[in-house]
Amino acid sequence: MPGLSVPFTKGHGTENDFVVIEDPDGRYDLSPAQVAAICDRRAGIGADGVLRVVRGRQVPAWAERWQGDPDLWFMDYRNADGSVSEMCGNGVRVFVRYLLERGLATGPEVPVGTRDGLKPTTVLPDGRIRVQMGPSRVLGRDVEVQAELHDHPPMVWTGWRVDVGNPHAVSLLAASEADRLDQLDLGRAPLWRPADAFPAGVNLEFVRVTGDRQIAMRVFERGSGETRSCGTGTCAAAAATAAARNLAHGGADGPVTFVVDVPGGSVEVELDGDRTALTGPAVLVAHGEFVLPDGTV
Ligand SMILES: N[C@@H](CCC[C@H](N)C(=O)O)C(=O)O
Repeated sequence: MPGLSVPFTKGHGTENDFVVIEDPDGRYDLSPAQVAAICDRRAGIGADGVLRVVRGRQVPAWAERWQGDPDLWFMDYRNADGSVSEMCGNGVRVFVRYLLERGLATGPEVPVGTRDGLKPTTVLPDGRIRVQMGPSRVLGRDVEVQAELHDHPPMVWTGWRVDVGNPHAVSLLAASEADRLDQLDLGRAPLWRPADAFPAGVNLEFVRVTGDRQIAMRVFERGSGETRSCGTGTCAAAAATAAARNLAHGGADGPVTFVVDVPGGSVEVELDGDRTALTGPAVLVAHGEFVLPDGTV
């Protein structure tokens, strides 16, 4: 239906930015091309991704799950190129902020359905939102990541594979290469080996240790390119850093919390055995209407 006007909201979490589209009844089955057109920073609204706000009962894969809670909202997340991902940590916080500001949910506890399962969230007294992300599974340190640098030859790191519902490869920079984080040219996609390590693609994080429980991270996201933050990426980065240091967490060891600084701000990641909690800001910055590109339902 060309020419359809669709209300939207623009928001971000540590400058990982999203176009939010409220679609309770599942009217907008956005094609990849439409999502890419919306996210285009010159010809569209511009964003790292789209968050479609749809009732859980409208999502076939959630037919079983919404029954206990007919008000459950599902986050249909898409990357800027229109591809689908299982999970978006910054997106969930923006999604919750949207639900609250529109009166579609009441806090402080707001559960959100995602392709990676139900994510409990809590709005904290200081306004930040804490998301129970589930496990950050460190799968091994067995891939190579090659990235371009400005004014330097490319570098290769051995990467940690981490599953946060979506796939990540984390490169931990040695203290002697700390400067390289700023020198990375993430305008060009990093490469990984073996080529079949991530059949569905991967998000690539580069991490410098800046304190006992503090790290700095840059990211090249699957489907979106370099972004100024990636919530699941910060969880992966914290989990890989803890694994590299043999830092036990969970059970009698208690939780370990990292501050993760990204170009767009800072978040906190708490690792506690199989649980990962991501805490950070989420803001809405604009409301408007766009004309849905051709090819809509
Ligand atoms: N920015 C997100 C992650 C979005 C999905 C990712 N690009 C993927 O394809 O898995 C975050 O905040 O987690």
